[in-house]
Amino acid sequence: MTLHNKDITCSIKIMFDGYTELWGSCNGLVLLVTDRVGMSVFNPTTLQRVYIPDSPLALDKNEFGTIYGFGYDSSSDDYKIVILSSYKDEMYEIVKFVDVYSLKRGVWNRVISSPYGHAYYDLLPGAFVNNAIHWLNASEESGVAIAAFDLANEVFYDVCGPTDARKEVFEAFDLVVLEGCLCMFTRFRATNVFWMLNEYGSVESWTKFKKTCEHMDTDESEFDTGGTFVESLVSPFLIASNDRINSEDEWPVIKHDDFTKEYDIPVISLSEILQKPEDDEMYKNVCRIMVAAAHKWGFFKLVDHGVASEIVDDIKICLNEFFNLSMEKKMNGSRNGSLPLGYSASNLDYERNLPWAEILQLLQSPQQVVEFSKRVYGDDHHLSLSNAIIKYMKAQEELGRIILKMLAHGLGLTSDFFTRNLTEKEAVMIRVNRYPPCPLPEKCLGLGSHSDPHTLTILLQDEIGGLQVLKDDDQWFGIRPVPNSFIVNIGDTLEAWTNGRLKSVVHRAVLNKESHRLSIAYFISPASTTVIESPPELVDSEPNPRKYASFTWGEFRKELLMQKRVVGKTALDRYLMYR
Ligand SMILES: O=C(O)CCC(=O)C(=O)O
Ligand SMILES: [Fe+2]
Repeated sequence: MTLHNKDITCSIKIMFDGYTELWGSCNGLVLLVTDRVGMSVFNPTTLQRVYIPDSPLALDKNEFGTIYGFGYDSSSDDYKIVILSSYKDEMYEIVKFVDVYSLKRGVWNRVISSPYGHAYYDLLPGAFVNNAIHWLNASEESGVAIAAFDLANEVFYDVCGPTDARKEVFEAFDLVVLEGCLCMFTRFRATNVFWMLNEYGSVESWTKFKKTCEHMDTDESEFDTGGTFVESLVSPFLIASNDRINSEDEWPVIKHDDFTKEYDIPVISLSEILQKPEDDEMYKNVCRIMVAAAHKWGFFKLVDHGVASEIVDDIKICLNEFFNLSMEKKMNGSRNGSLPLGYSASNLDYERNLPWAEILQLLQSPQQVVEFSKRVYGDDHHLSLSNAIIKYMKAQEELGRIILKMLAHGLGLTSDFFTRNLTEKEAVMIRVNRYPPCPLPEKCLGLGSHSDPHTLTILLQDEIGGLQVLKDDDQWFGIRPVPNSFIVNIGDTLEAWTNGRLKSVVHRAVLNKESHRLSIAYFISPASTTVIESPPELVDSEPNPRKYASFTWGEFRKELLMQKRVVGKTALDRYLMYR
């Protein structure tokens, strides 16, 4: 079967119903999932297609970490679809379950859940060989590289990986089938690295080989979505190369360093008011200006903010040092049982999945910061990074309180209206985004269009530029970097809390070809039990009726954690009372 044949290519294209993804292949059949008609098994040779009813049990692939697998069970002469659903609960623990569809019987069944830490960052379809579907196991503790699901007995079992590759398996590899053998594959620049299990069941038969591919170097042809999709029908791992391109309506028209002359967000200086009492006229005036900026733009730049430049310089230096470490060292700081957040990246070469960024997330917990830093640098050398982060978070916490008090004051509320709820340190977190240079910045995004769900964000961006904000829901504009400033933006929770007086505005991070860009977002949230309900001062029956039903920050966060990617400001819309 050649899928490069023009006629077949055409027919296949005609058969696609909207955005189509390939989620498994076996015996020349492919499992397709399209946004319009859902799941189907497709025979590219005969162009026949069988539609599969949605599982009543599995979680939606667009919102959750859901992995698919497709295979043939020779013992019952039946094709089966396996869906691994998962979500993170409030404690960031992964909850998962497994559902199996029998094409012969036309039914979905839930089976015993998987004991493995599946590589959810990857979300590649399982690899079918030897009557079983295989996925990479991402939990380092077990030492088992591959989780296999036996289609006959519908149970999981271990497949040991190559002993000498064990350290690299996590995150760096994809699992594919090559010449009928299970194969771990990764690409480092133009070199493809393969580990092939020549004899199923024999650990010794893992064999490593490399292949350098001219055409796979990072040139633009690799990003051409037209052809690669059809190619991906025969080589499942190629489909991932399309994932890093955002859909066309998201492509950034404005470059990272394009800043309009006409407008930018307001700049607010705290120089005159940091030591002033609340009844001082100057203080009151700046509070009003801040509320007006947060109302109109949802964003402002803060200068003369009182945070020592050494603290800011120090964290930038330490974080850049961290991101410049080898991937192996950085991965020592990735999520595990005692570190619920930590470092994550798409893969070794940053080439596979969106977002086009390396991300470090840490809660405002000195113990966790130290744990992370020790795992990366060891017990004796962790102090410069951990101290820099702890000091920065402390300074941001103080600044956050100042801003939230000013906003409360400017809104006519008691000045501790928001800050009295900041009692849970671990509700607050830092997210460091390091965007590598991207060969195709006009089609990819560092961070897609989103609003911040928290109460308030204090963002530090370096001098490169790339933060863009959506004005009046339809016009993007770039935020010009200003030395020694922070960008402050209102989160969804604060918009609801203030009955829409302060706006949470959609923004995104665009990429560039030349430079790495660093941004550090400090997200402030109240205790999880805090009820987000606008106070009577901000609600009138006319003209400002209550806009949002009340919710707790804990509830809102839980919903967010269950969604894979929230585009725009959809999360808050759920609580809108009048649409
Ligand atoms: O990198 C940026 O400028 C934006 C970061 C951001 O919006 C976020 O982390 O939520
Ligand atoms: Fe953001």
